[in-house]
Amino acid sequence: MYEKLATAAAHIQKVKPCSPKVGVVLGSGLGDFVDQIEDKTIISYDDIPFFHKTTVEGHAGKLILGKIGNTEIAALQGRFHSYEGLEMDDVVFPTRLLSTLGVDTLILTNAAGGINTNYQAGDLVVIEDHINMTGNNPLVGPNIKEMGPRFPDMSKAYHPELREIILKSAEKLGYTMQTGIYAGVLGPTYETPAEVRMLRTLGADVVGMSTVPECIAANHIGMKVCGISCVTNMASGIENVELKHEDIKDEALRVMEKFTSILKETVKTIGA
Ligand SMILES: O=P(O)(O)O[C@@H]1C[C@H](O)[C@@H](CO)O1
Ligand code: HPA
Repeated sequence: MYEKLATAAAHIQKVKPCSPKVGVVLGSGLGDFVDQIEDKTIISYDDIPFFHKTTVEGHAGKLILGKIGNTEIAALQGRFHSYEGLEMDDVVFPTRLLSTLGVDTLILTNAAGGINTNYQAGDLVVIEDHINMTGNNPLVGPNIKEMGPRFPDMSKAYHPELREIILKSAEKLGYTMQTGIYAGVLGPTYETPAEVRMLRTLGADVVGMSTVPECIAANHIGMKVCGISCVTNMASGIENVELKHEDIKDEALRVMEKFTSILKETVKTIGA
């Protein structure tokens, strides 16, 4: 793993010498954020050693290096999910690569279903914590101690100061955000109404099929992590509608202006 990461990072440094401090993972339909990045270098996942192809619509499969204000950033326009049939090591390889490139602060974003009935489609949620419902963990297997500890602490998996920065950025721009708990499931089926009721009972506010593995791998390797969920739909059974990925992508596009402004302000503040 270590050697693979070094090879992939060396390839990227050859294409574009860089030292990004902030990394962003853009979820389903949220990729247009990259339009905000200046001095862009775009590297297709096809050209990065050990990366897979993205197979999910709305995940372009590009690494974008550049700047937001004075902050050097690396943005992953698209991610890998376990349900695509990938091993956990492959799902979190891009996260670990960002760390290898020098990223110390990771912003995870995703499309998610709203479980909390005070939420509505179009809301943006600062992730306070997560519940891992995937039945898996990217750290299963021999621990590479140069990468991180065997038993990482997850008591502040989503960094409290970063959460504050996101909320303050939104406030400064006149937007309100929710704060909530993300339940990460395996997918690819959307949940049944009974599963959504169970997740609510467990304390989840939103549900999605990503983010949890990346958050775990990033905490393990010592990155500070924060996350934003875009409520693209109310979760199964709450409204009498069939869930479709196309509609989820469309809803993500509808909140793009708000999402983009908050994320841009957040990145600038982190880098200041
Ligand atoms: O990568 P994210 O978590 O944003 O994508 C969500 C979860 C599934 O991949 C897909 C379902 O519509 O969107
Ligand atoms: N469930 C799981 N993942 C999702 C959802 C959902 O309702 N919406 C977007 N990603």
